[in-house]
Amino acid sequence: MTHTFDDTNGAASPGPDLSGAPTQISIDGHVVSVLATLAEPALTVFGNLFTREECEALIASAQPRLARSRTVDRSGGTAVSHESRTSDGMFFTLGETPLIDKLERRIAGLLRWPLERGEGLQVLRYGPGAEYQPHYDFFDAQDAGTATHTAAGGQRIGTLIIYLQSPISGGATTFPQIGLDVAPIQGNAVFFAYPQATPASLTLHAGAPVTAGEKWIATKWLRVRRYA
Ligand SMILES: O=C(O)CCC(=O)C(=O)O
Ligand SMILES: [Fe+2]
Repeated sequence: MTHTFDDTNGAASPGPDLSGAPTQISIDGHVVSVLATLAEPALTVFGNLFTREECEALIASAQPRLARSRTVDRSGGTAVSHESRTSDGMFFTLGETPLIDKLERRIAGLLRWPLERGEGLQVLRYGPGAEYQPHYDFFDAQDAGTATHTAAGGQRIGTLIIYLQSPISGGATTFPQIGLDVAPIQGNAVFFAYPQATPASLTLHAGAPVTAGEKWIATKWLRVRRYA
């Protein structure tokens, strides 16, 4: 698959090729299931995006680097701790290890979006009671910090959340505007796009509180332009 690395904000938006309603999509020999799709917002639930071994290896390499997650401070653009987000997390750099590189190439192929237009993979752990309250992933044009956050790469345009470990209960990714709950099952993933960075994108979402066990996810945020 070839990608163009132009620096323009074209009409194109990331997403899987769903033409022909495939039940499976093969990326470099790895077979991903298509479990559910939605048109508005453009949303897909995948099965087996990462294998169990890949999930476990990611968790093991992220674990020593976890710190309390922060949210973007709306006024200054700095990252701050906030009670709305009670996970622990860390970022890998793009292509940091051969495994990360392989997974990023798989994601780029699946979502047809150059990996240079993605942020580094973020890994989050939610223990019992931890959650991520409803939010949009794009930066709000009204916020003073947005210029800083979009200086490299422009706006966020899509989010891929991969479940690395299933909690025992709770921890769904919920979409309150559309009444959808995605179960956090290891190896599965949910992707959604928001070509317009407004609430009309219907992409408000949350990580519901984990009620038992630990939920681990990896998040890949896609940008309009080259980010790295
Ligand atoms: O934990 C979840 O299911 C949601 C995570 C999320 O919203 C994010 O990483 O942006
Ligand atoms: Fe989010």
